[in-house]
Amino acid sequence: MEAAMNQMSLMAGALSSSSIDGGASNNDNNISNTGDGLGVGGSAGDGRRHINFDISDANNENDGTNNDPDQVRELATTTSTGSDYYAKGSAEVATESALTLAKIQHRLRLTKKSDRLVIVLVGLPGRGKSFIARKLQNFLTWRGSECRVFNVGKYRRQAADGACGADFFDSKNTAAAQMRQLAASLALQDMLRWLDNEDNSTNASGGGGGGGGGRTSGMFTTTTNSNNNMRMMMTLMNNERKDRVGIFDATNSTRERRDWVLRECTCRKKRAGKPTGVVFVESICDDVDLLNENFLTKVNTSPDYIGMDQKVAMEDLLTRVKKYEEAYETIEDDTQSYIKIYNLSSKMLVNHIYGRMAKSIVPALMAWNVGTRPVFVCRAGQTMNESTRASLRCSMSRSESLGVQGRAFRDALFGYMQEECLDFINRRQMTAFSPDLNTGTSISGMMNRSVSKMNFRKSLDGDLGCLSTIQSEEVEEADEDLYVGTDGVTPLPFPCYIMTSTMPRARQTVDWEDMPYPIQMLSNLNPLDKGDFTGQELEDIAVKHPEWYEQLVEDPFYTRFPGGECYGDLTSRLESVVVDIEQQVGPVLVVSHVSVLQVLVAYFRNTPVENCTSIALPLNTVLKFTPAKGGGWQESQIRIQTSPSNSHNDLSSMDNTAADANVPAVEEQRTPLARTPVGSYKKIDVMHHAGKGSPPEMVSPSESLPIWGDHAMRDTSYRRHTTMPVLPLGRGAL
Ligand SMILES: Nc1ncnc2c1ncn2[C@@H]1O[C@H](COP(=O)(O)OP(=O)(O)O)[C@@H](O)[C@H]1O
Ligand SMILES: O=P(O)(O)OC[C@H]1O[C@@](CO)(OP(=O)(O)O)[C@@H](O)[C@@H]1O
Repeated sequence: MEAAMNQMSLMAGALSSSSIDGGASNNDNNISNTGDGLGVGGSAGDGRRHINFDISDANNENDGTNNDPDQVRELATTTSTGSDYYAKGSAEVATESALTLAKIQHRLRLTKKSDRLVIVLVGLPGRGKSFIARKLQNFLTWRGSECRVFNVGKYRRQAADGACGADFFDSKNTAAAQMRQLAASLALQDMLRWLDNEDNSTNASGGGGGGGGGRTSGMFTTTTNSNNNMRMMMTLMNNERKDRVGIFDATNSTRERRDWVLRECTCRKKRAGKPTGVVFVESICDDVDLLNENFLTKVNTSPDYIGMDQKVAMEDLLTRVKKYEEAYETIEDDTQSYIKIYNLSSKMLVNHIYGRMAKSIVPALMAWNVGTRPVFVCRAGQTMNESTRASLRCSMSRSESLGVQGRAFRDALFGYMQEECLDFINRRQMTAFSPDLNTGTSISGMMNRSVSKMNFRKSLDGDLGCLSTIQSEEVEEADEDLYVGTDGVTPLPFPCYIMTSTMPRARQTVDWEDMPYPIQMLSNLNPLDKGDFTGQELEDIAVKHPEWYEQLVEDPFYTRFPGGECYGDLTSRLESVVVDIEQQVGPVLVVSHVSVLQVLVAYFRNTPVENCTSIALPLNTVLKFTPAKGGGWQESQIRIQTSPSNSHNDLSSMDNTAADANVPAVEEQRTPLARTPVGSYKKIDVMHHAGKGSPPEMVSPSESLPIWGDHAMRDTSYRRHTTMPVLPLGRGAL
């Protein structure tokens, strides 16, 4: 430290002496007494640029310095001497020294592409390890890996024949320690066997979390026709191609244990030809309130405490945690790849993390939170109805605007969203200020404008006077902005993070006039790019390009449209959207199109994305996903009855045909709906779905044929059957 200080003062000395004897003419400080103020010198022969200081300037007081802030600012922004370096860096071709080469080699070793990855969770009990494991499994399965969680606790309960008391977790209890090691060892063996594809069971034996990546799971197994058999084979082949990620869920709380896991996974001798990457993810939490809440959750949900009195169970868990704390060693070996997550990702430390971990998993880990905000997704409103389109004999254009039905849906959607979002905010506000801190999480949320600050204060000082005010100020201030429109002035009736594609019909579906919502228009949310086949009907493609069509039927997920995309490509571009949705702590609305929503819904349903082409998405329906405690999502579907006559729409008196004829290249008829169209919607058929896997019946396809496409007019929940036997779909399926 002292040496560094000395060095700094030496440098300062050198600098000041150079400015004092700045009169000396050298190539770095060419000082000229030109009388026209500080100016930029010309280019020196050596390529460097020089500044000419005018030492006659009064501000300089003849000491070569300049105290005029305006001049300094102007110079700083206009002179190019040295500033090119900061703007662009050196233009010289980069060179590699032996040192940088060695560093890169090290990085390469850790980036090496291996088809197998092991993520080892680390942390004391109640730190969210299993929560993180489940989120990881869902995310990685969705984005195309086979992923399975191996929870050592399950093996331990098998080995110990049931639940174990706190003493079992004492590191000095040698018999128990042996049993714990046995459980870990069995789980690890199973994980490695599964990673090496030597385990053909569909569930992780004994300890695995099962998972969306089941090898023969999904709709394809139940069908009998040859197309479907072919597709089943394609699915199996695709699964064979997939990389595998095993998640080892235990406390892994000592260095010895972690080193053992690392050795077992990477031992060159034992695992020759099976390269496996290992990354540790340690969850650290010292927020006492949060921990209390987590422990309560554990006591209420862990199989170890079933049927036990809550108080007794809590005491046992706290003693168990203490035993673990006595032996706990945080990760310190910087030669290993690891990520440390502190207090709900409020801080993260990332060490030797490259490749897909850096690209996908780190952003996802940063985004996940335990907030309870709902996510709403729906298709853009209708442009023109099918009979109109048929009579006009025109195909769908991407730039079409909303028709009468679409505008009615837009208005109805506003009413629905307002009710939902305000209801959410009201409930969260009550939780944030509830005296029972155990009922929710301590994550900051938004305040509801509809309940005034004064009422809050009153409730805090009055009935709920004993409350901790930890959140009050933070909650209010952090989210104030969410209630103000993009113009910075107009108050918004409810807070919502809105994302749409760049298609006019999607943007117009949330075009609630006079309500300047900050809307994220993202091309990532645009429909599947059908390349050369854009605008063509599936029947026509089948006739004109039978070979390509057959391939599509066989492998709907990976067959790429000529010059366009396949669903696999679409999934890649939706990864950042998923992360963006996950990181929100307030309500989110996504307005997009069938193909995109199929992929997104697969994520929320925790089903393999390859099967998403069979997900039906009816028009005028909102799919609402609410976070479940364990990290998954509960689904409900709300069909919204729209009524054009309710929509304050100046076109509402026109008949559908006339209004819907307002198609491509015609600008949308703007409708003055400034007045909140509350009540202009009616919920019908609200379907709830709590588990994972199969969706609510309403949109569950009655057969296992895929549904492709984004045809705006086609309501895919009511597919019509064509008389053409080779076609899985009717007209308009694309
Ligand atoms: N990053 C985190 N830090 C702290 N707590 C978390 C985190 N993520 C989730 N939680 C919460 O921790 C609680 C306990 O989660 P669990 O996964 O059972 O813990 P563990 O497996 O570490 O014993 C859950 O209620 C969850 O909401
Ligand atoms: O083998 P270690 O690293 O102790 O970790 C596994 C243990 O993790 C524990 C720690 O409490 O948690 P959990 O069941 O919640 O996943 C025990 O069930 C389990 O025996």
